[in-house]
Amino acid sequence: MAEPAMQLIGLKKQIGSKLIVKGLDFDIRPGEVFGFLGPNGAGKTTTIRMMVGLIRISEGDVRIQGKSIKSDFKGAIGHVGAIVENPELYGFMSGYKNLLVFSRMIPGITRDRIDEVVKLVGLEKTINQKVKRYSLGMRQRLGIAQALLHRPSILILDEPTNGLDPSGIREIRHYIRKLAEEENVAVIVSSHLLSEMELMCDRIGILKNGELISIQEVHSTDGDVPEEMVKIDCAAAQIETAKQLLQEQFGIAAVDNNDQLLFPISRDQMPPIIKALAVADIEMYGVAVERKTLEDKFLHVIGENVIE
Ligand SMILES: Nc1ncnc2c1ncn2[C@@H]1O[C@H](COP(=O)(O)OP(=O)(O)OP(=O)(O)O)[C@@H](O)[C@H]1O
Repeated sequence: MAEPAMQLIGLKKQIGSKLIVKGLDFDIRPGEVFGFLGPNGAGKTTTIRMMVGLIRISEGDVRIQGKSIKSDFKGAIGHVGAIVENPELYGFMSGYKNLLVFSRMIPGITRDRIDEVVKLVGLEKTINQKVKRYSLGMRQRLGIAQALLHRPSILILDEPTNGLDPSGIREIRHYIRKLAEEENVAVIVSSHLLSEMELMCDRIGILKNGELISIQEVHSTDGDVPEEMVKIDCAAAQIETAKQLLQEQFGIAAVDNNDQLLFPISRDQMPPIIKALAVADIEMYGVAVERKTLEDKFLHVIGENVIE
């Protein structure tokens, strides 16, 4: 197996008396798009800031291509390109001039490399326009081009689609996938939008209260038995009673998602459950057994709706 692009080892962040990131241990693989998903305040940005050395690590380490960000900062950070806050861009200059100015700060960047990154983010046609005339999506892509100039093997983008319209989101997604697939760049993105992560990522790490509670492969090809999910529409007033019945009689921990009970059970286990709910006078408006979506899986892992 190839060396991980990045390793988080017992990574913790304490601010004052508050432990904000509570010990993260996982690897990022080369060439994958890894999504950090979690509700507001889960610790995504704090973790990302530690990954790029913007804030001090309280305990643990981040290794980038095997190099510790703590003991070999220069060696480690040289492999990383990142946009953590808004990309630094000059509106009065063209996109090209912005890249040129930025490239002068990095030894060994040629004009050929600038042309390459422009192509990588699909800005060939607009690179000579002034940045103040760029859409937000174009600015974001120019920021990515800038972050790629020194050929990093890891690109870190905090909420890359924040504020973009649907077509801007689609474009960023396209270029992020392209970078991972064609350039073997590991891309780490954060978001609180599951639907978007599902389309963009290979794996998603769910963060809640500073802890990694699960890592999910988005398009897992293993397991030929489809995982099924039962959805029962119930009268709102009876949801709690129904949940209790499922727990007591069948040992099922159902999740309440807007008056819909969700639980992972296969079709053939359903008849006694429906019968028990009917006998208990639970009013059911619909019962469906569906293949689990990623959203269903997350609802179960995280125990609350992560979508806003
Ligand atoms: N400098 C700080 N001082 C005190 N608390 C902080 C500081 N920075 C972050 N926090 C707290 O740490 C927690 C995690 O914040 P963080 O910004 O990492 O979350 P997030 O998952 O990125 O959320 P969001 O989606 O809102 O950006 C929050 O409760 C936040 O209030």
